[in-house]
Amino acid sequence: MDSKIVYLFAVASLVKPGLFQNNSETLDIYKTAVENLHRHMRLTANYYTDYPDNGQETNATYDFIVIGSGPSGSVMANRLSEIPRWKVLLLEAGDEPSVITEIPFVSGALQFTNYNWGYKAEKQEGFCRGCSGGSLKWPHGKVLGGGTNINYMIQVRGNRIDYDRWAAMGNPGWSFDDVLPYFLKSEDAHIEKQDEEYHRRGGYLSVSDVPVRTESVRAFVEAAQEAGHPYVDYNGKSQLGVSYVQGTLRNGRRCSAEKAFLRPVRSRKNLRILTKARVVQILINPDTKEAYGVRYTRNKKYHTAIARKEVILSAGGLNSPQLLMLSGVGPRDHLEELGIPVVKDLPVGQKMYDHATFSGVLIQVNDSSIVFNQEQETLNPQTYIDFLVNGKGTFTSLGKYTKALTYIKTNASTDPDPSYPDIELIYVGGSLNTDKGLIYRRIFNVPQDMYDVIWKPFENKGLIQIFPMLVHPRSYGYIRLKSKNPFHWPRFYANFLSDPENHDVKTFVAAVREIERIIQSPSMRKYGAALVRTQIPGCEQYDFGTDAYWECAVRTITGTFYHQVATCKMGPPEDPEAVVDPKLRVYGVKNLRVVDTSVIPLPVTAHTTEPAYMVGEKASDLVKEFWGKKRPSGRDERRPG
Ligand SMILES: Cc1cc2nc3c(=O)[nH]c(=O)nc-3n(C[C@H](O)[C@H](O)[C@H](O)COP(=O)(O)OP(=O)(O)OC[C@H]3O[C@@H](n4cnc5c(N)ncnc54)[C@H](O)[C@@H]3O)c2cc1C
Repeated sequence: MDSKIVYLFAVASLVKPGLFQNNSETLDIYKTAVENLHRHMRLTANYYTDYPDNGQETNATYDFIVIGSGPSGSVMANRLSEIPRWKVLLLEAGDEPSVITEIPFVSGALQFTNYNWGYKAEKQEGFCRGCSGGSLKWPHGKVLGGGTNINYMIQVRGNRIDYDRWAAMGNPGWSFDDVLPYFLKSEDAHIEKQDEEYHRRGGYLSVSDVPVRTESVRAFVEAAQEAGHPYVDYNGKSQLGVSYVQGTLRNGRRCSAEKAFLRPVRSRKNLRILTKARVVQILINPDTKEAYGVRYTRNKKYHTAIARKEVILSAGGLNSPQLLMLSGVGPRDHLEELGIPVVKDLPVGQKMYDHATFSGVLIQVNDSSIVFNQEQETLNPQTYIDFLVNGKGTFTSLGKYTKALTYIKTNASTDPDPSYPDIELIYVGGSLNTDKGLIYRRIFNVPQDMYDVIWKPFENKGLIQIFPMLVHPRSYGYIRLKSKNPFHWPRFYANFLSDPENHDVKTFVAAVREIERIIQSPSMRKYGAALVRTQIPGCEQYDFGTDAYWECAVRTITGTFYHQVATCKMGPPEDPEAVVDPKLRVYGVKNLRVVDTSVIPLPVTAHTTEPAYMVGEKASDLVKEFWGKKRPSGRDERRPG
């Protein structure tokens, strides 16, 4: 039975035929268990998705067409259809989510399903030198709810300074004080230690503490405080410090954008939601430069839908720039080179930030019982009862491990503001070897031979990982179309660790030093916590622990947390990098807005889902204002149940 238990959940595919891409005979023994789990969840749930396949009519007319149902697009579809006279169409390329997506524990396995576009970044020098195939995987949600149905549900808003800087860049209305009401508008918070004035109850999106904590996570949270990092509500007054993670969970299950914002309103007469509907072009009149509809494929046929008022592009940080370029909005040279008629020359996809990480900080402890034990937990019937009946226990843990976040300002930071972190430390109560290298090794693209050297010797021993996430990278990449065929993947150039001052690498090294310091605190020292000193293959020429060693290590097993932003950057007219104005309207094209993470102008001190919800909430008010339908503030539909 061993570690292949991980696949128990990956066989979610069996619930929807063809979902899982890498089916394998070894999965069969888990089939019955999963089916039972699925059946039970159906029985105990109030409702499940089942969006009617209500066909499509060519040339049907709507007031608004929303492309993409991620957190931003789902909010847009919901809020715009609050106006009964507005007809809204939401088009989503992916399928409905299976109920299996509700189990937080299986998040990682969902990357191996058709709910993931399956992108990879281009191979480049300077990072990921030791990754399988030499490149990064860039999973991206392709399912109703977008990324929120495959992500790890870590809920972070970001730092006040992030948003104040957006405003200072010439984006009025986007300072922290301006956007806080929109964070609050969505929220239904159930957090034990929270700064009250920064949270509320009653919104569509449930946020809660994770109802399971391992002893090792508790030890780490104590140790961080002993090392001088105060316990904080990182979504509250101050972000610098340590905290148990807050997750987008409802009763211990995933609360996706689909569950929060679409399911409760899917029967509105003026809202039509079509899944498996892939937009291939935004229709823009080349003379008037007005967007007037979209062309999409569904059931192997092409269709057209017309928008009387606006097209809202919410296809996410990678697909929104792709669609704009396919529709003639992008860098002139690039479009001409591909034979795409240029509607508007704009720097689409020219800048792309992401949050890099590094999977090489391993900590050994002398008591394996404090570390998450996958086999023991997943073979224990109580684990299933806890989850199914009580919404508690192991299966509620985000992406399998219980986590804590610590925001630190390392001594590599040159930022003048003392309260602005440059690193987030993600503490996971296990390691890439917790599942014997089956899922998370593949997610972080670590080759088997490297796994065998670094992780395998510690299987069934106490091993913990801390992932440092570089929150304000100086390096940035870009996106190019491969061709004008909408079904070809774009080319993604991540350019990680490429800034001329090598500041990004120096920040990672400083983060490792801080981790070393924290684990020396009494609460971790009592478990003999110490860095694993096995040299990472490819870095043997450096003495372990030197700056040069860590630089090599970071460049060898580089990873990412999939937070691509700025590909359709928001900025004032004088900003040469701007694609949309501060009201998210595409420059030079009428009736077209971009509303998703791609408009975020600078990387945030956050994971990007919560900012995406906020962007959707704010944008829907901007649209209502523009069309004279702004609702009085504070009026909000509560989610049912
Ligand atoms: C594996 C993974 C883990 C993550 N973990 C976290 C986390 O723990 N916490 C966090 O805050 N963030 C996390 N993120 C990031 C987060 O999920 C994204 O930033 C967020 O979902 C982006 O929201 P969005 O609205 O911009 O678009 P997306 O969520 O990307 O949604 C865009 C939608 O548009 C659809 N679409 C794209 N092209 C077309 C087209 N041509 N026609 C029709 N539909 C189209 C897509 O299928 C998708 O459903 C994670 C992301 C991934 C991939």
